[in-house]
Amino acid sequence: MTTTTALRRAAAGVTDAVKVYGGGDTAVRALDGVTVDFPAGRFTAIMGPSGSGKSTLMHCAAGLDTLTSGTARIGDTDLGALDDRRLTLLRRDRIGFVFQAFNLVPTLTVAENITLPLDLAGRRGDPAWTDALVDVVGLRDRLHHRPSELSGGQQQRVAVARAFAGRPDVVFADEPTGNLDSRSGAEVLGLLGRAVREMDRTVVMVTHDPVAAAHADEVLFLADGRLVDRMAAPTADRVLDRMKAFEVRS
Ligand SMILES: Nc1ncnc2c1ncn2[C@@H]1O[C@H](COP(=O)(O)OP(=O)(O)OP(=O)(O)O)[C@@H](O)[C@H]1O
Repeated sequence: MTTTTALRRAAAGVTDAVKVYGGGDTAVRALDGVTVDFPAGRFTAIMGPSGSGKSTLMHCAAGLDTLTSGTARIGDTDLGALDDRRLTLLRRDRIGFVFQAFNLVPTLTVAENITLPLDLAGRRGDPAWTDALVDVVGLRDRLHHRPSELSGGQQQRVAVARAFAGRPDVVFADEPTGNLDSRSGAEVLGLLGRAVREMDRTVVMVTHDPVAAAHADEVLFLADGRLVDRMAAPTADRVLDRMKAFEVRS
């Protein structure tokens, strides 16, 4: 599995990534020289103790925040070389996002929420693809409902369909199951996994939850802003054991 991963094109990645918040005595080195590729067609989870830099890594890799030094790439595009406008367009056209809060537009229907990124971009998209997504996330009979008429799990499934609607290079998910009960969470994680394995998508997910991380192909472990370990074919038990080792150390 390591060999196939190594041969895969990187959908995104960072090299020598350093992120310092603030300055002087209060400066925080949230990323301290991280180099990592997120292979295309793979599901990667990022784990680590609280404050280890997971969200910072995701935000910098996704162009939501800028590195202090080092480079962040989506495909072959160096994010540091883009002005604000191009960065906004890149985020819109080449990246999908799923957040802990579902972030749906309450006045729009499920169908309209799913195609919103395409509509904002003035793209028609691929109707067959969007149609297939609706079935994958199991929302065919809810297309004309508003988010307030859906359960949390259903709302997050809409957010997942929206994230993949434009066939982005990579979908970044930040604690996507944080607001869900374990059953709805498992459904959403199952969908992310299916999108990767059956639809050749790429997912990078930040999570605290070993059960969630076990849905990934590989787990990266951060500590103190550094990449300290990685685990292929993870199971929840192995991830939990690895996380316990951090607690013992600190
Ligand atoms: N905007 C900011 N200003 C100052 N410090 C920040 C800022 N954002 C994050 N930090 C600091 O950077 C470090 C890494 O934060 P980050 O949120 O990336 O960690 P995390 O691993 O995602 O944490 P958690 O699991 O608690 O969400 C922490 O020490 C945090 O306090």
